[in-house]
Amino acid sequence: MNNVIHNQVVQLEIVPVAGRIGAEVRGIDLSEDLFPAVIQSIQEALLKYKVLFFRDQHQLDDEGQERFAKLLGELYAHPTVPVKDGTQAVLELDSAHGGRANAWHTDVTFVEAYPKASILRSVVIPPAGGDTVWANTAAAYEDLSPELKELSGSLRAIHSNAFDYAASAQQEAAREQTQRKNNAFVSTVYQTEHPVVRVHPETGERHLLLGQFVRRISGLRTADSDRIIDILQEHVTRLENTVRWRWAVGDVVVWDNRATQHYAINDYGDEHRVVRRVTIAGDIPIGIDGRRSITLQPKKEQAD
Ligand SMILES: O=C(O)CCC(=O)C(=O)O
Ligand SMILES: [Fe+2]
Repeated sequence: MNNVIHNQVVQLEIVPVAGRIGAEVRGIDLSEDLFPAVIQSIQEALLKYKVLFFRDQHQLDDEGQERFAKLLGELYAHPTVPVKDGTQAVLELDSAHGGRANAWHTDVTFVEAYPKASILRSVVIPPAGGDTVWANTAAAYEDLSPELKELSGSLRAIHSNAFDYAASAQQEAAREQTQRKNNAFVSTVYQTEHPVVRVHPETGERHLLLGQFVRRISGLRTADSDRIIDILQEHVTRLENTVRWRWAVGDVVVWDNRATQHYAINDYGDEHRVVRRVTIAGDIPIGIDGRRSITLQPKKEQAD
């Protein structure tokens, strides 16, 4: 009677990829109508492993990716970068147009309720290189000494999409492309204050919430702020806390954006690489002290 559901559930094979983060999910076609029990298994695995890898999802197109994403939550279109034509919420990252996310970050942390999950699909992958690395930000927090746990738990940080791209060490051509892309990226400037330690709303785990969009620690002078960010961020990116994925075309990766940072390795020169991302709406972070994140910019009355 319940054979089909039963089969879908038992065929889900979950194989850890690294010791502290990441698992490959086998025996599933994400373009199919997935039963609620299967979605639930995926969600549970996502909370446990924080990044899930699915190989050979060649049947999935943009629409299929959005359909699968909606099974995990509400679609969240990027606040400033236009969506890919003909889609509701697909963000395309094309290496030929500056789409190289080679800085450690959590997606869209410059807004208050940043996405809870991201779903990335590979479309063009270079013959070598272009791997992506994810880091477990709960393991990073747990590795801290009691003193650093206490300090980080008391701090808040300002995140923004406004960024001095001219200061980044890029070659001229790449810089021009990046500049064009970033004019769109900062068309509205966002600034949000988040706790440096976020309590995960589903697991209760504590996570360091930092990454590329952090501008400074609230209340500290720049030099002190920079050093403290460096110390904490170094714990996030320790190799022990990471998993690295060698992409093949048709791979789909889902990550818990409340529990991870990621970095797309830019080691493939002029080879072409295209990936497409859909993000799922998240909620407002809460710190250990119960304080929520707050939007500093745009001001509420300007927001509409
Ligand atoms: O290109 C990648 O592998 C990751 C890009 C990225 O940062 C993202 O999709 O959020
Ligand atoms: Fe990203």
